[in-house]
Amino acid sequence: VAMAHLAWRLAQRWCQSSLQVISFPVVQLHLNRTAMRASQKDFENAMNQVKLLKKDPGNEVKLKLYSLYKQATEGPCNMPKPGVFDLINKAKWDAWNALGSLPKETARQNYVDLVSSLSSSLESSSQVEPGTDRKSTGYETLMVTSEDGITKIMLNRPTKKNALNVEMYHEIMHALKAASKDDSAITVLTGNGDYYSSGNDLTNFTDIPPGGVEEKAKNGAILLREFVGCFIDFPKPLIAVVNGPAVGISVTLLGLFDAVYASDRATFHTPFSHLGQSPEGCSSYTFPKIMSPAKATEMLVFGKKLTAGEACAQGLVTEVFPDSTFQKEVWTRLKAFAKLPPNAMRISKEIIRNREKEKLHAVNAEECSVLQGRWLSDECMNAVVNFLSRKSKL
Ligand SMILES: CCCC/C=C/CC(=O)SCCNC(=O)CCNC(=O)[C@H](O)C(C)(C)COP(=O)(O)OP(=O)(O)OC[C@H]1O[C@@H](n2cnc3c(N)ncnc32)[C@H](O)[C@@H]1OP(=O)(O)O
Repeated sequence: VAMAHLAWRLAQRWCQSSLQVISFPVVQLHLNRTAMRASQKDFENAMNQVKLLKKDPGNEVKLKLYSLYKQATEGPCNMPKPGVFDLINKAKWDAWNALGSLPKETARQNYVDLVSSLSSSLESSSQVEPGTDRKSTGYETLMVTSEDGITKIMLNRPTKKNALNVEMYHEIMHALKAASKDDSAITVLTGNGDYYSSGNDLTNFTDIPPGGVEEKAKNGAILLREFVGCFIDFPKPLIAVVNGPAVGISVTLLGLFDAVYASDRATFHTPFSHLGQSPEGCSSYTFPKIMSPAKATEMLVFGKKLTAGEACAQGLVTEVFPDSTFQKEVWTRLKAFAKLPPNAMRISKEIIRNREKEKLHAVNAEECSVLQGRWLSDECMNAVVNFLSRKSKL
């Protein structure tokens, strides 16, 4: 028995050491290959992986990724140097230019390595809210699902408090157009994370096109008019599920929803004067009608922040729920609404909305035109610079 045991242990040790000898060079060979050259496929995979990162890796890393991407795809920096006041483009130019004549292949490899290190250190967005099939949405800034007769459009930039960047404006318009044609009975807008939305992404102001700030303001007004127009024209019952604080345009738009349900954690803030701006989302018309001109002035002109209870008392919010039971209670109610005959709901909404539609479009056009001017004002520019420098974005 002892001899057999010894033979067995020797055989085990031989196997282990042989495996080490055999496997080591194989792994080493593999590592050498990948360390030498990342394929175009690896590069594309890395680019896709970047889009899935849920946590923002920070400006420094983003600049590094940008510069390596440009170097890998275009070679050494070939852009004219941006002006000193074009801060964002200047930072990008500096980062790219600093790579000098680094070969494209090396830049590609460095990009792949950097993304790989980020993916392992940062949580990836494959861990999205349970029950959501991300692949089926195809959106970068939203999660859109459709079940139980409800299309849910969820703002999905929780690390930025669901601030609306330009891409998100476009994606919301796209999602609303799709929802207006799908077979759901009602559509819901809500936010992922602790905020409903912090309003317009103030970094939208930093990406200045070649035509300068005037062109930027003009494009902003065109985008805003089209965006708000989608809410005015939306044909089905549109419900806001306000899961947390709401700021700016995410508040003003509520006047165009058919019902607004809020958690008691939600607040409603339109700090337009503080930002040197003026009301949008048709709020200059809807708010005085909903809550009286004086109450609307307190919010839209003096920037008074309302609690959910106050917003409900003033008619902006339909009903408030305790945060602990908010999701359960609201979705139970919405599922019941969604079982009602969809055509009847659509026609009833049409009757209510049609009387106001022309007026709302006119108000929208006027608000956008006034805002276009405001965006060029010193008051607005100073407020945006203050926010961005507080957050070290400049
Ligand atoms: C083209 C159409 C234009 C339509 C115009 C609409 C007008 C408006 O909507 S005006 C309202 C604009 N919004 C604001 O003024 C809100 C600005 N944000 C804040 O005051 C605060 O961030 C907050 C009170 C919402 C939250 O403060 P808190 O201390 O809890 O969190 P932060 O650390 O500040 O935020 C986390 C993260 O998110 C970024 N962020 C939040 N809101 C915005 C925003 N509106 N624009 C850009 N970025 C935003 C913030 O910078 C932080 O990012 P980092 O982690 O990278 O620092």
